[in-house]
Amino acid sequence: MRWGLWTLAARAARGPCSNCPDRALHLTHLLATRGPHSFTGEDCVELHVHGGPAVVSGVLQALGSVPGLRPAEAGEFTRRAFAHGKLNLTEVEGLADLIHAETEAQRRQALRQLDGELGQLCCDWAETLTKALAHVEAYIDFGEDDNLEEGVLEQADSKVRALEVALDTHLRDARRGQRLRSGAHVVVTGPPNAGKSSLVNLLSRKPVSIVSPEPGTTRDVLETPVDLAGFPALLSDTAGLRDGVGPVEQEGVRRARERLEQADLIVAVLDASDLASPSSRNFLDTVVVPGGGQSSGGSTQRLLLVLNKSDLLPPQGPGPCPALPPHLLLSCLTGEGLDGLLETLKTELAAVCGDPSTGPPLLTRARHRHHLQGCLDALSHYKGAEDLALAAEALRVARRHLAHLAGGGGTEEILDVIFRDFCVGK
Ligand SMILES: Nc1nc2c(ncn2[C@@H]2O[C@H](COP(=O)(O)OP(=O)(O)OP(=O)(O)O)[C@@H](O)[C@H]2O)c(=O)[nH]1
Ligand SMILES: [Mg+2]
Repeated sequence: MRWGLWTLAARAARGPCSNCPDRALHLTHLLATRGPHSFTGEDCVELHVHGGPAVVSGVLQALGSVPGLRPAEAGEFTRRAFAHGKLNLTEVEGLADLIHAETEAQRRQALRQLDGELGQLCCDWAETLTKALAHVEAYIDFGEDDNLEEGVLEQADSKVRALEVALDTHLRDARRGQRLRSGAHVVVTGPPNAGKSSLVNLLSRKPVSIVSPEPGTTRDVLETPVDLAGFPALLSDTAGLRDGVGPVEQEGVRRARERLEQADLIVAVLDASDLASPSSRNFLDTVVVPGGGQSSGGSTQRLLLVLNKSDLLPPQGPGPCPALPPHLLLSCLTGEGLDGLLETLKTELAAVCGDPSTGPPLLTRARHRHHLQGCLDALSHYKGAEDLALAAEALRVARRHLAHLAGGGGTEEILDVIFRDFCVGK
């Protein structure tokens, strides 16, 4: 196979051949790397063919006589790199995230994971556990021996305690990393006709929702994925909140409230020229003032108050309005205030998703949380173990959980799920 590849390389380098009348090989560039310094660790030849399916099939036909040659499968190069120990599982996940990154923040986070930061951290933790386990096993084997260093078990205990604190801190990250990977839920709400749909269309730069002067235009929840100031978000437009309307709009209001519960960030929109109306007052009292606190699910929500239609205000501003929380002025009509809004959204979303440029590596997948939690649980068994053999076994279980994040440790099923996301080749 290796010689087959080099023959292929030579042939591709030579250019057109009789089997390839359309001179497709002129469109082929060759990249050859010797193992173990290649991406996969093996001798590699990559052919980069410029052209559509017809050109590619012409090239494949021309090279078809090379024994063992076939097109790479989706994720094959990465799978081979994994098999040769060039990448561990968290790095493979980072590569998959990089391929799918749609925003700058996702790209930076994926690069950090691909650089192996999370894997290295777990490696360090696993090493701590190996030392603690060595202490416990030494005590089991030589506990009676006078030569055994004093306080071995206390040393193991203090290592475990320090590790528990570190794991707990990571697990209390409010799932920022997972939000950064899959997008923060940003829900636009407000009384009818405040300009919610206008704002959603402005932020998503496409006509997602119908805009009309008639209050109660939006009924269903309309969601669209957007890049908001460099962060991934799932932006939801919702029905204007009001009581006492027909059954269809009431269902819309019910859905809007349900969606609000799931929001990571609520963007509350009011008509700046209509702050004294009952619907604005009611919205301020029931959503804005109690908001920015807890959703019923117990997670912390953030709230941003936007006073839209600033173009309708007199030059001196919205006028006296008691208990108006911090807010931004915006005009969806003229675009005035949009830059300030995007800047504030960036700060808010960095708080919701975590800033990928700073701080410790984020946990971007449920799998990461599962193993860190499993490790933490095993450490609590260590502390509660009635005898030393059980304590040592608990440490081994804890270490196995970390190995799933630090090294190979991945099962075929996990790999299959990840590789399904890969494009052909890489
Ligand atoms: N003058 C002015 N009009 C605006 C602005 N933003 C929206 N409008 C108008 O306000 C009306 C309502 O806008 P929508 O975006 O449909 O409001 P909404 O909050 O989605 O309304 P519902 O879906 O009915 O709850 C439309 O006629 C818009 O053109 C603005 O900044 N200035
Ligand atoms: Mg609307």
